[in-house]
Amino acid sequence: MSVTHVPGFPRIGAHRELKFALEAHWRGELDAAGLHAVGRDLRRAQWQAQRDAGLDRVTVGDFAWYDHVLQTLAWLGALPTRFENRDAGLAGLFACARGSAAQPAMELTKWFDTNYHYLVPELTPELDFPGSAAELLGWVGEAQALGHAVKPVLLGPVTLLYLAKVRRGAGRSLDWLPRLLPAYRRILAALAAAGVDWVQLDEPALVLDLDPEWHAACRDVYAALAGVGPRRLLATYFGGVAAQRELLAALPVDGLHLDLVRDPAQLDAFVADWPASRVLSAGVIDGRNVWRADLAALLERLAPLHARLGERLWLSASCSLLHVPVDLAAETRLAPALRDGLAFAVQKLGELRTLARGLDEGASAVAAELAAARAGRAGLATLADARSPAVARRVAALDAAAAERRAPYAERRALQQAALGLPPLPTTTIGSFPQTGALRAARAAFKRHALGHLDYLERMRAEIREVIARQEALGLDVLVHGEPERNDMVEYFGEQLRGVATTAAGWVQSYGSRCVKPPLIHGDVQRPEPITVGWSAYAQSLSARPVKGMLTGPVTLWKWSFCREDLDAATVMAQLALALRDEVADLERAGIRIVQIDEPAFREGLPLAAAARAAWLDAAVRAFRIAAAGAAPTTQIHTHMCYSEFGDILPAIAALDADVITIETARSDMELLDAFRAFDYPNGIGPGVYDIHSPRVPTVAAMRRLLERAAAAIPPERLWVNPDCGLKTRGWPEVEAALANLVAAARAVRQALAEADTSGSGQAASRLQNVVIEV
Ligand SMILES: Nc1nc2c(c(=O)[nH]1)N[C@@H](CNc1ccc(C(=O)N[C@@H](CCC(=O)N[C@@H](CCC(=O)N[C@@H](CCC(=O)O)C(=O)O)C(=O)O)C(=O)O)cc1)CN2
Ligand code: MET
Ligand SMILES: [Zn+2]
Repeated sequence: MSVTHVPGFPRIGAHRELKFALEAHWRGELDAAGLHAVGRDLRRAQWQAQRDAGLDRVTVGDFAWYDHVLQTLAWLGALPTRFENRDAGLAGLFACARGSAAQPAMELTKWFDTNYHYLVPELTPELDFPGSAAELLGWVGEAQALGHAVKPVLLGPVTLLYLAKVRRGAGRSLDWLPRLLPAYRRILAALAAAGVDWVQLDEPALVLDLDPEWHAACRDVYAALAGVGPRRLLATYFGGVAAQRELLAALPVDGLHLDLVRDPAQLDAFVADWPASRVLSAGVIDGRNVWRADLAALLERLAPLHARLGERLWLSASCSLLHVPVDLAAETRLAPALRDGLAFAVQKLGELRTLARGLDEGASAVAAELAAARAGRAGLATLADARSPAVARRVAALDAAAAERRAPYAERRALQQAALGLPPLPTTTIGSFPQTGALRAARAAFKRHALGHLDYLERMRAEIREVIARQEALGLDVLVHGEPERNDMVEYFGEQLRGVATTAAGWVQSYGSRCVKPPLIHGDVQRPEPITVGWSAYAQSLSARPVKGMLTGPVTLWKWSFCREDLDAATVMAQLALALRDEVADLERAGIRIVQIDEPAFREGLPLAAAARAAWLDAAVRAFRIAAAGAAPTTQIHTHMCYSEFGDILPAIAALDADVITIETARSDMELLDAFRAFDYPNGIGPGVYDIHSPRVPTVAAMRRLLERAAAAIPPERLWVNPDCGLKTRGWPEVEAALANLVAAARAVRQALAEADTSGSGQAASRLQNVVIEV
């Protein structure tokens, strides 16, 4: 009998129950007891789904109130010490996640190469780890009381420290290891005492190209955890660990989980001399994508392994199912041939069960399921738009010139300057303005046909009028239409492109209570008609100032969607790029002089495996350039990237050749700019001076200080002034106050700059520093 399990299951709920409960709790409308009750019901439902599907073990500990890294810290007693009420249960947890009156929130950043964000552990000198995971033990008890065979999961100590940042004082995060290990030992012992026989320890960091000190730490950690607690399944995912075979083989663990979707070939490195005492958990069902698995092919691959390992072969998803939507049952409006080709989390549980039965009872016992899986997959190719010869021809015809602007940056800059007549340090925003409840309600009413098309159009136009008027009153130089019509920057484009489908309820957690519905790229991508031109042209008709057209770039559309697997990423990105290139041309024809092509997922798209990076970067840069390069030299192309950790890919960012890039820098005190300066980044830059992740209104002085730092790193004639990112999650009062301050800060620095210039000597940039510091 093969044991079936999953590394983790979505916790947000099939109907986003956790989201709504959390937000009600934060608004003061649901008390802690009410929230606890919702959590309990969600855990029960997710265990029941695993049990109903026939899995042998249910996973416990993958539930989290906000984030699983934060949850682990709470269990260890290691929430950041700067939060006074960090021990105060849910209140302390949410203070860390969302900020308190006294403290800004913990840093949020991307979980490996996913669109999920975790909270970054903070290591300070006084931090210790007194916790004993009482909450986790409580959940284990809940599951046991329901009669489930449990397998708790904990984020492992190596990955926890690898993701952590040392915040005050010196040292490396590994210095905290001696304090951390006793806590893990305590928790493991308590789990064993509670009757738990297996625990999963997640160590996804092991798939990265780690320095030897981390491998040494891994040896120390697992040696220290040996002999305490339940049997240990070490889980790796998001890549292969064949390069770490020696290390892993020597670790005193009882089982290893491998991601055989990302790296099927790594299996060979492990099976040859797999110790007779150990379990091998084969992650064969894709936890990162939504297509039905080819179960017959998997069975064939697994059969010899099963023959060899018997019940030591466990069957699993490649990684936690956190990254896919919960249940296909809600998708009643998808084309049948598409729906039949899909498997969301619940369906993936069923796939595991089928595999296990196929191995235990023989393929003929599951012949119907295997045939249905094959037919479902084959049906995807029969969908309209699966293949468009016209698109294929157009992609094949792309030559080097298609990715090249008609003039080099220096020439473009002069032409754009003449055409746009912007002041130095122009002010702008990143695109979205607050997505109010009223806007969402209007969209919801439109979708259920309670609001007619023209009424919806007029509602959005009224919002655009309002947004333009407010920006003019604030004195911003380059305006935006505010994106009121977008449910999401990716889903909105997905709704309008052929070859791409969107779901009714395919929600995936992004961070905390926030979710996204990633589109499904199932066919060749085509743009049947202009997507944004109507909104942008309307906005431009209301103002003499330039209004930026606003597009989501090809790399981000690809990365934040679920993508077909029968075409390589480079081709899919090129198809998306061509659709956007046509949109840029239509925007130009409609009188739009600046077009922003957002690429916030550019850094995240970079493969975790170093060996795959260069080819991916080539394809990604090329796609962006194809989207942008049709623009006339007078048209100013902007791009925007948040998530500031891209110092290592600056050559690729420069190669995008955007006229202006806006980046997230406010929270890191402009640190990233040093990398841009060191690299001699050649084009325009707008380093964010307003941290939009916080409801706080930054002062004029604070933003001036950031601008002065920026002006010291970037020649002022290439410097822009803007927030870190879009404003859709903020409220109007704080946005107006913050933008008023932003404009005032820009004007003050401009003036200082002008004075420095007229005073004659020296280069503006270095003069600026001396002057502005005292004004
Ligand atoms: N795809 C994507 N990934 C991204 C980002 C992004 O913007 N898009 N940004 C970063 C993450 N930031 C994010 C910021 C905000 C939200 C967010 O606010 N999500 C909303 C959903 C957005 C959405 O689709 N809104 C729909 C409304 C969907 C909805 O809830 N409808 C209600 C009814 C409408 C109502 O009355 O509220 C329902 O179905 O019950 C709309 O505006 O049309 C949420 O969780 O609440 C998500 C990610 C990184 N990854
Ligand atoms: C996550 S990047 C967001 C860019 C988009 N234009 C916005 O302002 O919302
Ligand atoms: Zn952004």
